[in-house]
Amino acid sequence: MALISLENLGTSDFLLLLSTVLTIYVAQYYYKYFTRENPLPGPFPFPFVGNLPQFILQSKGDTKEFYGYNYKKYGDMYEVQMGGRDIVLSRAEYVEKLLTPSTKNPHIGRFPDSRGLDELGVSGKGILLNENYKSWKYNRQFFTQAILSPKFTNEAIYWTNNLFDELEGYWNKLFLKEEIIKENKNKMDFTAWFNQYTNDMIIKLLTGERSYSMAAYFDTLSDEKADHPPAILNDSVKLVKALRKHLLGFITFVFVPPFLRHYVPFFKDKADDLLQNVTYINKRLDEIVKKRRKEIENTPLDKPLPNDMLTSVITANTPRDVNYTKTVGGEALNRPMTDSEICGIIFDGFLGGTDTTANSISFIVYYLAHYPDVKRKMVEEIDRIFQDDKTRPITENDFQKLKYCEAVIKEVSRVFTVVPSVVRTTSKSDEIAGYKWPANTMFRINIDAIHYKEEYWEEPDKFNPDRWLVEGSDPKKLSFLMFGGGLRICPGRKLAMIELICLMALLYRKYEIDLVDMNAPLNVVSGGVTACNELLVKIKPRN
Ligand code: HEM
Repeated sequence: MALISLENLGTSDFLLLLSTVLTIYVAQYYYKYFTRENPLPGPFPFPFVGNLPQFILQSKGDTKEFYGYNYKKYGDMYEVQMGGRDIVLSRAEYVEKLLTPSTKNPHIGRFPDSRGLDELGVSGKGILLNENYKSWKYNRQFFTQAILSPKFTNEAIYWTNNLFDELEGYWNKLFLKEEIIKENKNKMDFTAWFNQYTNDMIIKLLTGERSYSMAAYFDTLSDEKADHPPAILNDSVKLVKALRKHLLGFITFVFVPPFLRHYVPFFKDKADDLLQNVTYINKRLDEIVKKRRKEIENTPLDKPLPNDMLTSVITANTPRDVNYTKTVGGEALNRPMTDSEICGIIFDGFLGGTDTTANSISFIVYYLAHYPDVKRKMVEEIDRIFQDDKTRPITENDFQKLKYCEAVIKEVSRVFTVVPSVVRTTSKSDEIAGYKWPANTMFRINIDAIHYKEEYWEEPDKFNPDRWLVEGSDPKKLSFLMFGGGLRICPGRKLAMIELICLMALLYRKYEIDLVDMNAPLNVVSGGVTACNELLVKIKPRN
């Protein structure tokens, strides 16, 4: 009956019905908004799209800009509507409960609604977006154990050196010949090179497989081609592009409502493309895992195995693992990982470990160029350690001694952090920042703002690496969040520091690096990470 009467509706009846439905929806939307629990200041939201209009029109779709602008306007605690209610906290004291590094902390989830991530096939897998506590804990222990082992540290230092040699080979051909320098053509996009470098690095360290994105990038710039078959280069480029697409796009499955993803062409095409993309990545990873399993099975027990993460996690809790009984706590966790679990953590290692490191080194180079005194001090430290030797590989001992380099990294990360905010969702009702919140409330920890608070930092606007070297002046608890905090703190932080410190020494002991345009601001775009679009530098050997 109801269907028959709907069919008989004329245009004006239909419009009337539609406007009634819309009016009811809008009335209900604003009723809910004005009667919400703990109303906080924030930009005025619109039905269906929340604060998306302000995000796109005012802040040009840039998260650093958006949350920074609203912080200046609304202060330490405000709310925005981005796919749901998003409570933004900009004080260390406010985030203490969310970042307690205790297994008793119940608020370790990131997003309140994981249906989109289920659809994308990534929820309950890996580490980064895993909302299932038991599975996250299991995966994270294997990841941490592999990445923190001494043999992994050696491997990381070895490959930082080795891939830098390869990089220099390309630079020698493209930028460092005498005539090129004389003609002032020794200019390059530093960020582009280090995006390729960190890709090749992380793929090697995590899987043991070589990837050739630096070589492929060299081929795009040079008539002379790199010494690798095109099929191998294409394979590398395809995987790296797919990972990047996933990193930039997964958020579509968090913030874009299912209706738009399923039925509205623009969003549907994007969602379908991302689904195909994730299927491709999983298939490639599965091939890599299965191949390594076979290789391990065919290696006699008394023969050593490679030191990459994949080998460690395949053998963990198996008779090949010397620490068998000590490895993972708790009976349910004391079993080897399945192929699908392994793919999940390797996938997240790729995502977490490439852009973050590549952007950090770009920001470091930018700040060093703008602060010549800091650069001089850093170069003095490097020269003290390496004397005149500009080619010997960097060792772990050197890495431990480069304290000023470490201070520079921390200071750059304080003033221009790569991850501008992290999120947590409450799993049960709790008091946070002085208010009682229901379960499933999402909080955004505004790292950008916390890193500039006068109460935590002396002269916060001053770029001053020395602040990190004053004895007994550790930053106030939770005021420095370069790697996030609490149970979900970045598990790749040691690797990140190894890579960054070694790269600074490798670069500055041998080369002079200047910005092409000293007046240009950092060219960045901010989503989940603040990424450098381009950093043009001039490079030449030091006198
Ligand atoms: C300078 C480099 C890096 C920076 C600034 C960085 C920063 C971060 C931040 C802020 C988080 C979120 C932590 C939180 O929610 O509290 C994170 C998580 C993560 N990072 Fe990193 N990271 C870097 C390098 C790496 C590397 C090299 C790897 C891996 C090889 C890695 C793997 C991960 C993973 C797997 C997570 C998810 C942890 C979880 O959800 O439990 N990161 N990182």
